Order: sequence, then structure tokens, then C-alpha cells
Amino acid sequence: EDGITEVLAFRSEVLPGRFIEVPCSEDYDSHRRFEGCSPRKCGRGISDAVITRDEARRIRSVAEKGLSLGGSDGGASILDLHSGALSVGKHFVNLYRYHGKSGSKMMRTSWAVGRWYFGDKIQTVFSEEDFQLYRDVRQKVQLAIAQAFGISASSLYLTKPTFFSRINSTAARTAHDEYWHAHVDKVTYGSFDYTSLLYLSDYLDDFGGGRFVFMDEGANRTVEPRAGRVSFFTSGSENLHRVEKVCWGTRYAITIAFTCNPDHSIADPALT
Ligand SMILES: O=C(O)CCC(=O)C(=O)O
Ligand SMILES: [Fe+2]
Repeated sequence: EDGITEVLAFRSEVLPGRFIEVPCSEDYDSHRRFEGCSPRKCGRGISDAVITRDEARRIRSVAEKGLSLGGSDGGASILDLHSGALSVGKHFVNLYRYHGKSGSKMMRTSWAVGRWYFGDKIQTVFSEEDFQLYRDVRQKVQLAIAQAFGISASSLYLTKPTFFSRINSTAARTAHDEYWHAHVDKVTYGSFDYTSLLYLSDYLDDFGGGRFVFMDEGANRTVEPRAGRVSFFTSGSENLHRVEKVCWGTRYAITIAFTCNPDHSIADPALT
């Protein structure tokens, strides 16, 4: 694909941490500022030293397990760990409280997080260990972001949505499948101040296409996914980005984002 001019992180590199400062957009001027959190400097960080390959492998298994219960007809499936929304066919079901047709794959979930009925058997989708792993990963990423931007980790709050994504090369069927459009996370998600992406599969080993692209004026700058690689950035329009279409294989990632506004904070996903 033309227009790719610079690679910020190759799949084969093992980055101890790379930080690229970019001038903050004016987006922040119109937002309430939170001392010790709202970005004074904007930019992007990429690190292969925050999450181990083993942690990435374990969290990928959790993603596979959750997403295996559903799956979009069209290429891009998500499982939102906060709301329980899971892509199924052309729609979403709530994994945490699904009332499906009897005889469907997922018959009915209870109101308790992560429990569902299959036939007359109560199954638990996620274990306490799975949620513990999510919390450990979230905590490490939060510390890395705080350190890179010179802010205090305790002034960052987890915000929604936080989700697993699974992308393959199947053609899109609905607008929800169109993951490749350029966007600004602060606009798309509202509450995001700092976005992080943890990649759970390897570019060119597990899938082709699917590189992350920062669309800067005059240059596209890519991050090649690598299992265990964390990419994080301020969520304003200084970090307009897109994901290339996946052309073969399956790409897994998890999105974990933080807000400076305590009103937009959510608790870690948990078994209730
Ligand atoms: O999966 C990625 O690399 C990026 C996804 C993304 O841009 C988003 O979820 O907002
Ligand atoms: Fe995004």
C-alpha cells in the first residue's frame, strides 16, 4: 500500500520502550482539565517490555474463549468486557445477560457476570483468574502511560469500552465490521484521554495487513503488531489513526483506555 513512509515499530524488533512526542491538538482546549492527568505533552509510546509474551499468550486464550461464543458474520468481532457485548452474526448479544432462543448456541446467560446456561448446565465463561490477568495487565499499562507522559498513575481511570477484538479477512457485513476507517479516539469514544492497545498476535506470522497507522500530515507512521506489544497514545486528533485491512489470518488485540475524568471511570471487569 502506498503512502507508508515510516515504521515506528517493526514486528521483529523487541522494543524496550520508544516514545515519540507530537504537538497536542487543540482538542484539549475545549475540555475540562484535570491536574496531574490531562496531557501537557502529547505523543505515542510503544513497548515490548511492559507485558511478557507469556502474559500475552494467556490473555489471548481468554480472548479466544470469549469470542468463540459468538463472532460477527463480517470480519471484525468484539467482546466488550465492561458491558458484556459480544458480536454475533450481524448483531450483538450481551454475554453477561443474554436471553437467546432456546436451541441457539448460547441459550441464556444469567445476570451474574460471565455465567451462562447451555442446555440446563450453568457454565462460567471467565474465571476469577482471567479477570485477575486483565487487572494485572491494565495496571502495568497504566503505570507505563503515567511514566511516559509524566503524570500520576493514580489520576488515570479505566474507562469504557474496554474490549477484545478479533479481525479476519471476511468481508464486512455491517458498519460495525468497518474497523479500518481513520478516526480520533476522543471523538469515537468520548471519554478516552489515553488509548492503549495490547497486541495478542504477530504481524506476518498470524495475519497479513492489519498494521496500525498514525496518519500524520505528510506521513503515515505504522506500528506492526507483535504479541505482547503495547502501543499507547493521547486520544486527541494529534493521533488520527486507522488499521489496515487484514488480508489473511486472524488478528487479536485488546483495547484498554483511560480517562482523566473520574465521572467517566469504570471498575475493572469482574465476576460478580
Ligand atoms: O486494533 C488496533 O490496532 C486499533 C483499534 C482502534 O483504533 C480502536 O479500537 O479505536
Ligand atoms: Fe482507535
